[in-house]
Amino acid sequence: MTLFDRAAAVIPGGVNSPVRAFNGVGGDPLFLVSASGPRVTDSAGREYVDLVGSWGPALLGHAHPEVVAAVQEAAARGLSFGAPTPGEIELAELIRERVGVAELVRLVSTGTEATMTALRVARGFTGRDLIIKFAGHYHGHSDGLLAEAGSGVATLSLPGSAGVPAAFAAQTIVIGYNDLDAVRAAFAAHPGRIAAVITEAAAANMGVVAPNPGFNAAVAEIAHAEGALFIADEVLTGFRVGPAGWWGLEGGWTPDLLTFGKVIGGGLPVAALAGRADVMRMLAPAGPVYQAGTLSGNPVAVAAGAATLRLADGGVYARVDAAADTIAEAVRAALAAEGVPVAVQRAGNLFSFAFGSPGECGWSGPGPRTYDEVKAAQAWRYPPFFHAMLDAGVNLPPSAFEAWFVSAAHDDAAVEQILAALPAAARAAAAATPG
Ligand SMILES: Cc1ncc(COP(=O)(O)O)c(C=O)c1O
Ligand SMILES: N[C@H](C=O)CCC(=O)O
Repeated sequence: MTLFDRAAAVIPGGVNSPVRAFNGVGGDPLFLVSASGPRVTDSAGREYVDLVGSWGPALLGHAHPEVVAAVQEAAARGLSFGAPTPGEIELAELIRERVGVAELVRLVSTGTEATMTALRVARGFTGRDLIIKFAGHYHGHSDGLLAEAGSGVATLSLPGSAGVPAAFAAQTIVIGYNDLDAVRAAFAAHPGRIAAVITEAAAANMGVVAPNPGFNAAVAEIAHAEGALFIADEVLTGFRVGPAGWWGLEGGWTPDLLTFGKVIGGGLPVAALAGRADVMRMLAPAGPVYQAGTLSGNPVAVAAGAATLRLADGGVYARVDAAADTIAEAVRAALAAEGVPVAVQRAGNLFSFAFGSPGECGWSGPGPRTYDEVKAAQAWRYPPFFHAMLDAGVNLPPSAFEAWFVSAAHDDAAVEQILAALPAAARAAAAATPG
């Protein structure tokens, strides 16, 4: 009996989060037993260069010794107190130091909780019910945010999720990404009823699709003019694409609320809701919007997050950016050498690949700019590409809808191994046929 058979007998679908299954590429998922630096090791003892990075948290690479030491020290002092701790203040201060608009910070355990709470706060603050989200964006799995969501929902080709009451879904207006006219039209159609617009600061759950220049600023301006809040979901981009996330990298817009996760937990479960002090003071016990968590601000988890942020200096971002540039360009060149049309989708050091060309796929830019355009890509070329890379010891995200995550630990040896695997993978992509 394989580990996957054993898992499937006791865990629905054999995984504890759908994106881990290989539904988008075929085959059985790897079962990992350890990870260090840029590499992971599976249950058969085989080592892979890793470009999943725990889906984002592993900015420094896996099991950075100083992060592990911080976790061990914190664990030795106690695993959980259910009371305020100095460590959670430190993490909140580190977040605010880097992202000035994060005037107040509430720590939670998952990105899902952060975005779910952001919507509740926005509704409490504005006294309105409706929310705008963009098709293809993923904000976790709370009821109101699963419609036309990216990530695993996109990989499984689901329009949303069963189990969401129609009345809840009706509170979410889903519109096309990078479409300002659609934002204006939604506000015009529902005057005085929209509490907030939530957007991935740069979309990275339908593959990577950066916002058009000025898009975030214009959405924030429209929302504010209409008395609504602008919520920037930086769970994935925050502290990854730069020291102050996409907000710091792009500049020119002011969110009322931001959500963070992934990197701020350094591999342990920490996420956060942050933003304007007057809006954040809606949260209980300061205000009337209830939110709570037995393990919120867990002392071991915040120690991992604070250690990670302290270590994430300019040198770290320079290394991640350089490795991302090298790998993205090498993939493009390898595919071009085999005559495979591809668009390299970038948002800072995040990247993914959309197979096809504007002519073949009807893209409005050099690559897809909306979820509909993403879905028009030649995604059928990804599974053989993925498996050829895996065979050569490179662990890619098992879905064309996910970003590739590089770390500061991706040294020359790791990058060389990726580059060496590319020619065969490009040949496999070239030989692929639809269906
Ligand atoms: C942009 C974004 N928001 C929210 C989430 C939800 O975070 P979590 O998986 O920690 O619930 C994710 C990833 O899962 C994400 O990428
Ligand atoms: N794309 C997701 C988040 O960014 C991947 C994490 C998950 O849902 O397991």
